[in-house]
Amino acid sequence: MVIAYHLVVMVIETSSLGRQFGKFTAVEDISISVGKGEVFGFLGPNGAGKTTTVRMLTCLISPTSGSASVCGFDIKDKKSAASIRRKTGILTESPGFYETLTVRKNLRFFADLYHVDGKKANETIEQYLRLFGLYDKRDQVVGGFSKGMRQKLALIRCLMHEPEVLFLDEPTAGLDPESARVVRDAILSLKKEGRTIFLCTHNLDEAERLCDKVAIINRRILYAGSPGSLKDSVYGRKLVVRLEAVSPSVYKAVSHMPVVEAIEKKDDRIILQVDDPERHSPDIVDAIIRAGGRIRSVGELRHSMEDVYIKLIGDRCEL
Ligand SMILES: Nc1ncnc2c1ncn2[C@@H]1O[C@H](COP(=O)(O)OP(=O)(O)OP(=O)(O)O)[C@@H](O)[C@H]1O
Repeated sequence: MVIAYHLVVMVIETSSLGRQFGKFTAVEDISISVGKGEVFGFLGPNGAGKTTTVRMLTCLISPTSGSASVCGFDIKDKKSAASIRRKTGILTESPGFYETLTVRKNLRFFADLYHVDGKKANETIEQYLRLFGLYDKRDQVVGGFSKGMRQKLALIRCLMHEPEVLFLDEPTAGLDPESARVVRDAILSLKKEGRTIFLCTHNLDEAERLCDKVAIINRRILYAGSPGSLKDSVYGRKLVVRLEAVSPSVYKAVSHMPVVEAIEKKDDRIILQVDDPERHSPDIVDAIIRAGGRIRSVGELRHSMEDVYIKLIGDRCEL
């Protein structure tokens, strides 16, 4: 017998990471792990501690508690900082450019800062200008660029030294839908190249579309896991059965079933909480028919990421 093991190499690992500013605790007890090639969504309201966490992971500030490693380097070890910077690229919220220089000259300037060899720099610049749809603008000065074009340029800038890990802070904020899509597609292309992406975002739809895993933070981690299991863990899974009419006998028949954890009646629908809808729905349908119910449709109740996020953040604020 051949047993196949799928080993995921962890690129970012943190254990009870925290940061105080004086007496103020910005983040505490952050324990997460991000595998190679994953897109990891870091979600949280304003002031939740996302940027503080990214700044610790990129060695811009040191933690006041806990530990973390990036690409195998300990962020607290002063000798690691240069290696971590070489292996990571960071897109900040307000990247600056030389307004009177062309796209190519700006990018060459940043490539030089990373000591990227001239020929390699030109190849990388061309590759990413094409990927982001900016190749035709390569000899234009940045001064006249729109916000969307600047954001794409900023992403290219942090790719100049071909980092293994990218920390992206709100990469699509303020972009029109078309530009946001180009940036999102580019993020997926970078993932396909095997790069690991740590994505801070407020855009829940974006997180759901792009991320393999998400963590919701509000000073502490409120949830970490896949976007799909996040919804299940907050709301449980729910089956919606629409009938011609919900009679007392149908209601009674399903409410007595051991697999039904909770039941709710809304007009011509019954909403049932069950741990495994795929497995239990045939028995539930049988029970309804035996009780004389006439079914119009059966489906699973879907919550949006936004519902889940608001509920999680709201519940924790009330504590
Ligand atoms: N250097 C600092 N000194 C004091 N407090 C700070 C410092 N940096 C951040 N903070 C505080 O730490 C908390 C977390 O800030 P942080 O910037 O990490 O949040 P964020 O989740 O990135 O927010 P946003 O989504 O608005 O960018 C905030 O209350 C902020 O005011």
